[in-house]
Amino acid sequence: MKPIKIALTKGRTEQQVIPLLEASGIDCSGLRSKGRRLIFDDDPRYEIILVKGPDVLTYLNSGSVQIGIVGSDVLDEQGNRQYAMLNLSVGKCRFVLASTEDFDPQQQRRKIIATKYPNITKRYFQSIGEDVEIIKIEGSVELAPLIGLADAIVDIVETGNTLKENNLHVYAKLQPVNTKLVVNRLALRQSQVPIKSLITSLQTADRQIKQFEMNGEWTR
Ligand SMILES: Nc1ncnc2c1ncn2[C@@H]1O[C@H](COP(=O)(O)OP(=O)(O)OP(=O)(O)O)[C@@H](O)[C@H]1O
Ligand SMILES: O=P(O)(O)OC[C@H]1O[C@H](OP(=O)(O)OP(=O)(O)O)[C@H](O)[C@@H]1O
Repeated sequence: MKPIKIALTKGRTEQQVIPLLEASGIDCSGLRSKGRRLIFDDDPRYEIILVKGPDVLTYLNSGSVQIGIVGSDVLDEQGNRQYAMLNLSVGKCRFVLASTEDFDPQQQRRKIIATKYPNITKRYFQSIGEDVEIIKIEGSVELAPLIGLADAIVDIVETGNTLKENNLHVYAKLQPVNTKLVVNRLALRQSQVPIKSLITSLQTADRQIKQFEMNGEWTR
């Protein structure tokens, strides 16, 4: 049988998902010592490719991979056309509106908001009936209100350390973020048994890891 192809978001998601894949019985030895390699087939049932988050859906939509593992931030930003089959308990964080202490959320002047996520930002401000100017930047978003590029930012917060260390404050909490497993619809029809079996074992591993984090012990 041909291996199931999985596009895994490299970076944080990859690091958080490897223990889950391993707990599901998938050999990740190559991923653990990957160097500059991008394709991993240590487990003959799967071919795992490492891609940037926004590219996961490009591979998935084209049918070149059957499964994607990606943050809900990326799916929400791009407009998810796939079924999100499984919510994983990793990659948990939240979108917030943040700025400096002197920011006035009621200011009369049209606000300038910097973000890596213009669509999510646009939808948020539309939902509260406010028209803002959005500037898309690629990273170190916290700099924007400090350097005078924007009045505020919409960005992801996990521990809050980045905001704290840059003297920024949260003015509104937006939607939560977590890692999701998404499946190409056609692939699900064509390879239902192996895909469902992968989902079931990942779901079990995810529950066990969550339980372990909550109780400090494994439940089997
Ligand atoms: N601070 C964070 N804590 C937890 N999860 C995060 C955090 N920042 C991002 N994420 C999640 O991890 C995914 C990958 O983030 P990562 O920072 O590795 O890549 P990125 O945002 O594309 O940055 P880069 O351009 O540096 O690769 C994001 O899509 C999001 O779902
Ligand atoms: O609340 P914290 O735990 O501090 O995490 C939040 C930070 O993590 C992400 O940035 P990332 O590390 O991906 O860097 P980037 O600026 O290149 O996007 C996010 O954009 C915040 O800057």
